[in-house]
Amino acid sequence: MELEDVPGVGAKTAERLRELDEPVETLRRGDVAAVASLPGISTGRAARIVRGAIRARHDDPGGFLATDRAREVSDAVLGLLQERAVTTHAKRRLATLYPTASASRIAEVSAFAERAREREIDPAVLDALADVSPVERPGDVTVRDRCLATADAETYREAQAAFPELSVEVVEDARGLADLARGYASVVALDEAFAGVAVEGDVTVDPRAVEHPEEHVPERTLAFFATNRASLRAAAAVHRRAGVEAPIELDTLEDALDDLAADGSVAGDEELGRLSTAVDDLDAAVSTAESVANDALRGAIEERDVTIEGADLLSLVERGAGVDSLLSRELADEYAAAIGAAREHVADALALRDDEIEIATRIFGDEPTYPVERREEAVSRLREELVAERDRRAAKRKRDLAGRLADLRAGATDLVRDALELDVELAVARFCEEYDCTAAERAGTGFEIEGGRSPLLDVAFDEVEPVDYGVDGVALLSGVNSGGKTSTLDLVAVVVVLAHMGLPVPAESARVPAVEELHYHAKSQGTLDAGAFESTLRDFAALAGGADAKCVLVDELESITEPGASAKIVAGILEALHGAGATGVFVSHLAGEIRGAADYDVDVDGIRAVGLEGGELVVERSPEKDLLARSTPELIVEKLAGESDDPGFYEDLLEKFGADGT
Ligand SMILES: Nc1ncnc2c1ncn2[C@@H]1O[C@H](COP(=O)(O)OP(=O)(O)OP(=O)(O)O)[C@@H](O)[C@H]1O
Repeated sequence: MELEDVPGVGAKTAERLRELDEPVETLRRGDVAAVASLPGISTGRAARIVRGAIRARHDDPGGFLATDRAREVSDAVLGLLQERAVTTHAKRRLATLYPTASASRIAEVSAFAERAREREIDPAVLDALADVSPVERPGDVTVRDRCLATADAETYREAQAAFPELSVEVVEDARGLADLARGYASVVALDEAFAGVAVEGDVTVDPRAVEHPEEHVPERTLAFFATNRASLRAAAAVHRRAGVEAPIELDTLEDALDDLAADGSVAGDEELGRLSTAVDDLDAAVSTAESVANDALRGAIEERDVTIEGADLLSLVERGAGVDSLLSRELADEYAAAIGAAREHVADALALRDDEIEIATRIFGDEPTYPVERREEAVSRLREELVAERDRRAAKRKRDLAGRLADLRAGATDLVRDALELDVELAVARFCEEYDCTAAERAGTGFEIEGGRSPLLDVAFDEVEPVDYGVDGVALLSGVNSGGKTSTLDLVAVVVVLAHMGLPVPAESARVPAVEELHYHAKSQGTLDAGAFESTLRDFAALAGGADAKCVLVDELESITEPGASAKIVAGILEALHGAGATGVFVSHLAGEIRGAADYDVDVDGIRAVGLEGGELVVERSPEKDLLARSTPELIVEKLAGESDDPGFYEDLLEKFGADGT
């Protein structure tokens, strides 16, 4: 399939889609989230594009939902499915389910739904899913202490493309390489010609570096895992909890993730932690050590009476010598103790190793001075040593960890994808369980629903009374006000929509016709003006004339114009649909008149009121075949006739109801 073959995808959108790693595969998978991640493509548009791709794959012309109300019902059903998904990704994926006439698409979704229904619904899995989100690309990584070097222009271009994280330098010869090695902690030479060239510094030669860039940029692998750490952990938890097979060894992944900090550095390495802290705390530790020594020395001097011989005093004054010599003579021991304490402080505070202590010792000299001062060059030397050791260790640990993680990358992506897919399946499983669904049969004309319960009703689902209803061809449905006629149409629409999505339906059993279009006309809000009336008539003319198999549900069409005219118009529409072999239900309060005006024997079904209880109608929700149900006014007149001491007036009225059959 070419991207441009997808309905709604023009050259510009196709170009956008090509920014995805595998655009065609992404569309095939129905990955709305991936499509929506592209700049300028909204979630709604992404869902339409993916649906378009599905349609292209199934050669499906679309257009199943032929009216606003049909679309509303479909959206409402989808909303109920989406409510049961935990992740945004799954909600978006569910938006690719749509009713269709394509048998192959319906079969595809049915197979998926069957698998989904086998999933066990475990709240702990749903909890774990909350932290799973699609794998993201890490932000741009820049590595400054490493560079690549080549003398060749072509290699230079290749390396720039393969290593966006590193700078690539052009060098003429070994001298150029040596210059680079002074400026960077490590240099990778890309030309065979540099093999064997002796250059000081961390220089390696790897002419095949572009073939395995991750080895030279472990940061790339680490950034991927650091960015997706939370989601990967959650996806692993989902797999564990759900007991589903994972595409990678979960322990291995989790152990490796334990060693990775959120910023992509290596975590949990004590030695690296020690070195990093030592570098950070070096200045502070040396300052404190100075204070330690000076405080000790000041104390010692203050406590001491110094006797000085005249000759010495003269020598001091004449030579302008400092008191240092006096210090060394009089307080040599105290000085040694103070310096010892300072050195010990540095070693302890920074947790230095023996070889580092050796360098640290030189920070404070043995020659007595007061006040005691650090030797800056010794401090710098120690800092360089610690920084070099820290960087060496970090680089090695990074390489090791990246090596462990690199092999897990493809599996990790699949792990997250599988967890998200499980969310889609669990949403379908929950929908089916919570609405007691069964697979519907699509065959014949007319429909047969047993124990159907509409999830769109305004009452709690467990209070919905199951409805049995079936029609052959096109029937009229009569019934008292608020008897449940509209709700019955909704139920039929829900069942037809779900069955054509390929999903189970909320009924004990159901057969619906395989149709190409669902036309559901909601009750109009009152008499239409001439223009609107004309266009409604045109719609029905087109509907009655088309050759496609249809399901037509119409709620009280009579209210569009005067009752007398309405009955004739509806009768005419019924005749045309009957002739076209359509399946349909027309709810009407004028069922008697319509039947009278039609030129064939129209089936009239009725929702029967079994009585009035405390002013409330008690109805039998399942329509009865071949019943012209009595209207609410008739029921009230009948009730009054029964209750009145002088029922004459009411009985006359009742006779009139009987006379015109309504
Ligand atoms: N199967 C059912 N189970 C429980 N309650 C129902 C059922 N069907 C309908 N109802 C309740 O009855 C109310 C009225 O239903 P509905 O609007 O379908 O009646 P109607 O016959 O179309 O009314 P009208 O003639 O006024 O258009 C619903 O809002 C709902 O509360």
